[in-house]
Amino acid sequence: MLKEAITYSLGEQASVRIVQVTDPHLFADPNSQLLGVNTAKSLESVLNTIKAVDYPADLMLATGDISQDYSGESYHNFVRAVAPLDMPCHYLPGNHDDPRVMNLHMQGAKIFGQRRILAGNWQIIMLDSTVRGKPGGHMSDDEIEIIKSAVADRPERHTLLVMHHNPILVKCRWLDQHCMDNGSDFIEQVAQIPQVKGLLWGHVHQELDKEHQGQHGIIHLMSTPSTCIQFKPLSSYFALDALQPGYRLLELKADGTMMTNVYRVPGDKFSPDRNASGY
Ligand SMILES: Nc1ncnc2c1ncn2[C@@H]1O[C@@H]2COP(=O)(O)O[C@H]2[C@H]1O
Ligand SMILES: [Fe+2]
Repeated sequence: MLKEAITYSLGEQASVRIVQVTDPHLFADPNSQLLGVNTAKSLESVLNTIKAVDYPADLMLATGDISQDYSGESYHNFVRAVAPLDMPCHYLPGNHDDPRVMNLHMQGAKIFGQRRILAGNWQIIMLDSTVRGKPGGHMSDDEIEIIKSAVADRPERHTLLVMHHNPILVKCRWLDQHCMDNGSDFIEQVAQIPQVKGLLWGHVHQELDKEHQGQHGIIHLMSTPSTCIQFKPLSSYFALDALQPGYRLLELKADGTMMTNVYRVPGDKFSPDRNASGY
């Protein structure tokens, strides 16, 4: 049950610095657009912004919907796009990814699909919340087992759980029908594990930062803007936001606390089709 882990020897007192990018929705053809946004260009802008701020990140997390067309070439495009950052990149699947195609084509010296990352005083667990053929998600018993056995293996480490689907509702009715369908159950279960300090996901194409009072302390609940189109918060019906593509930086501290912020590309270069009614 326990899968191999990738280990970063940063020292027990070191912070773990992470860049999260999510939902790039790339195509085989780099000229393709999703609702008026060239997704290859918007990912490139996000990565250029990350490069420019020179954050001393130890690793990158790519939290699903890497592809929009299920093509092998879309994954090659992602691997090529992140290569200039020269940073290890760990990925997990979203509802728009075909895990078989993804694992076959997400290949590179610094590209990793392993489920466990050991870094500093932390363990990061990459979960699969996808349900074959459905936009919505579910956290299966197998995934919960992976969490439990990984924590039992390294009980001294603080733990960050990473996934694609949102375990809490974002109050966009059209989007909440595609949430993790057992999200509140999942949060209740992981809140019983004292090591778990944060849950991080993508899928909702908008920022969210909340705190859940667990029985062992605060658990940070975090979602992150897509590197392409943004969904309008609190909208009952499908609606896009004019906010620019973004990403998240996290600093996981040795004492189990964390600092995190969402950033966006500067300017107003990316304007999606505001009349779009879905995709
Ligand atoms: N108008 C819509 N109503 C409901 N769901 C939609 C609509 N448009 C797109 N979707 C789905 O909702 C998903 C939310 O984000 P995804 O990028 O996973 O992909 C989206 C589509 O699968
Ligand atoms: Fe998604």
